[in-house]
Amino acid sequence: MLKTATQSRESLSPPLLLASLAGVLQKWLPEQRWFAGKGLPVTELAVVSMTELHPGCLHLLIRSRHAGSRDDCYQLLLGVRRDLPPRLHHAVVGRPTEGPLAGLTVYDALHDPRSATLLLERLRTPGTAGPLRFERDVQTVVPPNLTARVLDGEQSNTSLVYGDSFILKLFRRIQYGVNPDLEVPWALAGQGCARVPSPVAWFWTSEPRKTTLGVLQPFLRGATDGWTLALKSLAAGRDFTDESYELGRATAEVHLALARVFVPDIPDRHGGRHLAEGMMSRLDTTARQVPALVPYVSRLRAAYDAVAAHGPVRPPQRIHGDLHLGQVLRAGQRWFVIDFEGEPARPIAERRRAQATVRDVAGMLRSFDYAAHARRPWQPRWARRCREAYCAGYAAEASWDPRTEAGLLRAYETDRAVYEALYEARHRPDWLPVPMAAIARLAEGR
Ligand SMILES: Nc1ncnc2c1ncn2[C@@H]1O[C@H](COP(=O)(O)OP(=O)(O)O)[C@@H](O)[C@H]1O
Ligand SMILES: O=P(O)(O)O[C@H]1O[C@H](CO)[C@@H](O[C@H]2O[C@H](CO)[C@@H](O)[C@H](O)[C@H]2O)[C@H](O)[C@H]1O
Repeated sequence: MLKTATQSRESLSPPLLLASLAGVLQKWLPEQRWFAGKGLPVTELAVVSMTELHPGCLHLLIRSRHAGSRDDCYQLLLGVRRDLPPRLHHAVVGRPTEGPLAGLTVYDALHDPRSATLLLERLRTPGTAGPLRFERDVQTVVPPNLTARVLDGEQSNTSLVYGDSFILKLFRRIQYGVNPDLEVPWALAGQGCARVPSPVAWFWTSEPRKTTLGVLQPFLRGATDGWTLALKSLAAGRDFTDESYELGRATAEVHLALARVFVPDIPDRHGGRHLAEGMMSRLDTTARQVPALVPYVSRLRAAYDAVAAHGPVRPPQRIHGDLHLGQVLRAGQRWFVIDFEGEPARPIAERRRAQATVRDVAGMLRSFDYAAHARRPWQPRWARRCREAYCAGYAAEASWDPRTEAGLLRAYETDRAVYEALYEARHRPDWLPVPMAAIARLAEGR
């Protein structure tokens, strides 16, 4: 245990801890799915906060600097043991050779059922641990001792499922502030919006300022995400238009509820110009980081010129911000919308801003295109049919059709594809050809 290993808990100061951990984290962090600097070596590490959650289990916020001077903050729950049982071997972070942890094994404690259970206990019992604050919705009963498992699969964060009843998402790359993935579902729950699972407990840190770290919500048992369903439909040569239509309706329903909870902005006369400037600057910045974009930049800009000239028609409001097929779950015949975090690469303040609802629509349209390009042979016709059905479903619920804002929709689709190119370059370089196929199509004005 940490205490015995280091003689006294007081002796484990951040510099001493780093003396042990820097080497192992420099190797381990870049291998993680949620690490945002793929291909860039970690050049510097600093401890932002360190809390012993229970003996042998440290909660850490670590600032990591990559070559090229990107700074990111990551949340880690690290266990330290002398001997690790074989069932935890897959969770090894490393074996420090220096400092107070030399000779011990450091592992990702989220994979340790004991640490996961103790974390749930913290969430069940509001209170503090150092700078960490645990809170919950008093209306919901969370039973003790639920068996925990780490969710496997593609994720930007790490989620633990407790007894198939609750799911806890721990944000990995931390941006300071209140995370919209707590704020929005909580507000929607207050509105009685049944499309979104509502938070039952959450925790945050007060250091260096109030920042959401994790959210517990009901687990939709037996639900399948839209991405899996879409790929199945494609593999079986099956139509996906009924599901797409219903998904359009669900999206519109969430947008209408969001407009009731968060008062929409008054449209700004210069909104179109500001929007286009933002998109152009994102394109330029991204092209510097993803060289494959460079040949398309001048042609893509044409999509943004149209927005600058006409601007958004409808008042901007709070939206989902990163809507795609992986963010929707189908349980029975019903769609649910999850993960209101927004695009993780954007600053939190920007993600919480009112925006055009068309942006979410564009995200989902891109996702149908993604699914159709996930495997060879590509199936653009399948995507076109889903896209039409989705917009028709949206129009049926919202009483306006996103296709009537074709210029704005196209600009947002382009902006989304640019974002995706950056996301894939950073996190899943093998996937880069998928957004690049859309970039090539959009640059040709198709
Ligand atoms: N309430 C829920 N019920 C069932 N499964 C869920 C729930 N919330 C999330 N999931 C599962 O967890 C996965 C990741 O969740 P998500 O919030 O998108 O995390 P991330 O932001 O890390 O990608 C989803 O694709 C889904 O399979
Ligand atoms: O992890 P999040 O769900 O918050 O979102 C990020 O990761 C997504 C990939 O897991 C990424 O989505 C892209 O790939 C999806 C298929 O895996 C596809 O459905 C989306 O349309 C496409 O954008 C998303 O962009 C990123 O923010």
